[in-house]
Amino acid sequence: MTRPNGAQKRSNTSIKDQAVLSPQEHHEKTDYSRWRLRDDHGTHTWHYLETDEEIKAWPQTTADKYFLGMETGLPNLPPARKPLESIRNGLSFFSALQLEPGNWACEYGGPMFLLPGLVITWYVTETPIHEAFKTEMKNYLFARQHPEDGGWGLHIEGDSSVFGTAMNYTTLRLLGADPEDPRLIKARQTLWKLGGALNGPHWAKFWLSVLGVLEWEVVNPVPPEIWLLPDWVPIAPWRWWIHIRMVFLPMSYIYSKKWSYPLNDLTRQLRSELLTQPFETIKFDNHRNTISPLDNYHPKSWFLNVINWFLVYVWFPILRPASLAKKGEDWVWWLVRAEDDNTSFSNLGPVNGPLNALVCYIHDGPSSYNFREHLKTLPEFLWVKDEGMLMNGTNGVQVWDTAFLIQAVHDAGLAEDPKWKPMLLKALEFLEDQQISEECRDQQKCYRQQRKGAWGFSTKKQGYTVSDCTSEGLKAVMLLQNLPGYPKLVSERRQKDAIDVLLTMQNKSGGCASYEPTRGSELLEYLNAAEVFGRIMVEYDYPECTTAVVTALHMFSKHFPDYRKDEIAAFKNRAIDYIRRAQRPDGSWYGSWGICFTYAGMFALESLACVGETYANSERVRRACQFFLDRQMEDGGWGETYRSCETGVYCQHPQSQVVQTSWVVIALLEAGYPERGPLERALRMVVGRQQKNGEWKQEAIEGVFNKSCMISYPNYKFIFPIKALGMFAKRFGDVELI
Ligand SMILES: CC(C)=CCC[C@@H](C)[C@H]1CC[C@@]2(C)C3=C(CC[C@]12C)[C@@]1(C)CC[C@H](O)C(C)(C)[C@@H]1CC3
Repeated sequence: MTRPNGAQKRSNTSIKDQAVLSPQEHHEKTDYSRWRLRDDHGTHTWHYLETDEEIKAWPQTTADKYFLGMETGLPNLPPARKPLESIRNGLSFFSALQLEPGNWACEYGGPMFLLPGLVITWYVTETPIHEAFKTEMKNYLFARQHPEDGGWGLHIEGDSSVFGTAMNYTTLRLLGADPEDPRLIKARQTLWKLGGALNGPHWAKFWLSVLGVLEWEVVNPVPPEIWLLPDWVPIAPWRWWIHIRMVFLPMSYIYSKKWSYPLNDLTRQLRSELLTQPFETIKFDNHRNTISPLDNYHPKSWFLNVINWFLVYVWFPILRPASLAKKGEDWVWWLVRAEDDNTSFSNLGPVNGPLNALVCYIHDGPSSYNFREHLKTLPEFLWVKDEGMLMNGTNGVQVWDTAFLIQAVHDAGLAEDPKWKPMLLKALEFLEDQQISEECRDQQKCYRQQRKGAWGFSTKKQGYTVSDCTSEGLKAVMLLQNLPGYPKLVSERRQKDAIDVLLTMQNKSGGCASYEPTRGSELLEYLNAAEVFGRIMVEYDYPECTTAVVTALHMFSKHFPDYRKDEIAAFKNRAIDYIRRAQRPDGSWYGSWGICFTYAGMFALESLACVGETYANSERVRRACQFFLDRQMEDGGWGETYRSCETGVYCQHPQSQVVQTSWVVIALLEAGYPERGPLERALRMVVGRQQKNGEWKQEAIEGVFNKSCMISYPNYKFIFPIKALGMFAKRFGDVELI
């Protein structure tokens, strides 16, 4: 697996100069004992150490080794028979993964369309890539190539698609893979069978046009002038879901400029590798709407097709005044800069990060301050694991996983145990450090939600409030700070600031969305141009987010009964009503951020429990429990595949899953389900899967977004079994399970 020390040389040459490497190179691995994760106030970056002095000065930690899939040396523990023994073993392993600032981290992979955007951005801006990064990125892409057909899907478990295959093939080539490598030949064959890059979705066509491999005529329009629409217009972009508007913002600038990288030998070759007919014979505007059925999860509406037709054949060539184009571009540029400033160049996510970087490059040039700052923050999305280097779905999971771990240990009744107190104290210090303390620059002008007092999903630096991240962060803080022996690090005022933010987040329906309350009609889905995702245009109500907010308000009002009392009570009532309405006739709830019914059911039943609605007194809760009981598997576990998210119908996984089983156990315990039997059988399976050193191994992917794309939450396999076992022991005692 490793190369001799020092054999990996640093390279500062542009990736352009190394387009073709020898076939042997493809099997290279870096020396894994040289990788280190730095965590600076939650900001993660991976480093490859060059010299022996560096290695001595910066030893590899247990967490580094675990992330890299190396032997951690953590000891075998006495076998667990009872819930609390299993929790202790789990915590003894998981506590060794806590990082210096107090947070947990992990790979946050799954989506297979992120790394291509970054590598294309680096390539077209002629940014040198560290040799070790290149090697491991190639390794990851090869490791995730589907063995049967050589392609890639939208996400790691998804079937091969044009988006996945064209983008990752291109990425491998930009990173120096040889087109005659048998794995690339196989990928090409699959891509051609699927119709080649012309059958890709909008975002594939966009990136390949930036790279200069396709012509801009193949890209459906993204006019910057849409940002000039007055706010009252029902389709104005400030109403869109924030991820879509922050992606279409920089995209519109680049589209308007029709900026492309000049053709070179490699991109010329890519034209023949990615296309099924000679480039010169293609009439690109005829292919704006061609798309393989495998990519077409959400077909474009006829309405959008008409608008696109008008934009392509009338607006852009005939009507568009140059002054309006300029005004649109200028305003978009202003908004891009505001986003960069408000996130210290971290940006909202892994798609708009590279796009904003490219906008700064185009607008300000390669040596500009803005572009250079982007180059510093882009690596914060990267992660190294045993399979190689990937791009995470966010710049980390810091606040989210840390808040959940605190709650799990608390719910297991172990927060005052001297053994775990130092760990929890550090976790609390981390959350204190990560609470957002100021509003954005030009908050109104850039349509940002109130955020002072909030927590985000990853870091304070990224700076976006999320309804449930603020809630889970606040709950974790309140749980610890109200125990004897924990300092009050987050003051009363700051807890109230968090509540003030939460109180801005409710929709008219009573439910809560993710980053902002819903600002536009669901009809905006008729303008969904991305093809590969569903439900992306506006915010929706989510049982998960709503529950987090309700339970945070509930806990807060126990400690501060007078603060905004009536508003909190009204908020709670309306939210619980929404949860009740969102239940399906079969007793389940559809989950949008975890797979799928098992995830949402856990939250919804927690909501109902917090207003005293349980198995004993509610037909609704009994129906929800029955839904789960009907699906318990032979071995006592539950298992649901990601197809549930795509189809909206519960899809049975052939294997039970530790994480989903824990979710259901938590759900049934929240519901006050009276019988011990099904819970015991479930937890027996969970404890049976625990390894001798206390860890649980990775199973199927846990998370989802936009209905079609899955994403990994590797720490869930620690957090949720601990919580489920702890809640069970509290209720039924620390009984022998095995
Ligand atoms: C289509 C685009 C722009 C893709 C980039 C990926 C992002 C959209 C995804 C990656 C991680 C992601 C699923 C996330 C969320 C939203 C969408 C994200 C950011 C949120 C914050 C929504 C609310 C959820 O309850 C929860 C907090 C779990 C997630 C966390 C990750």
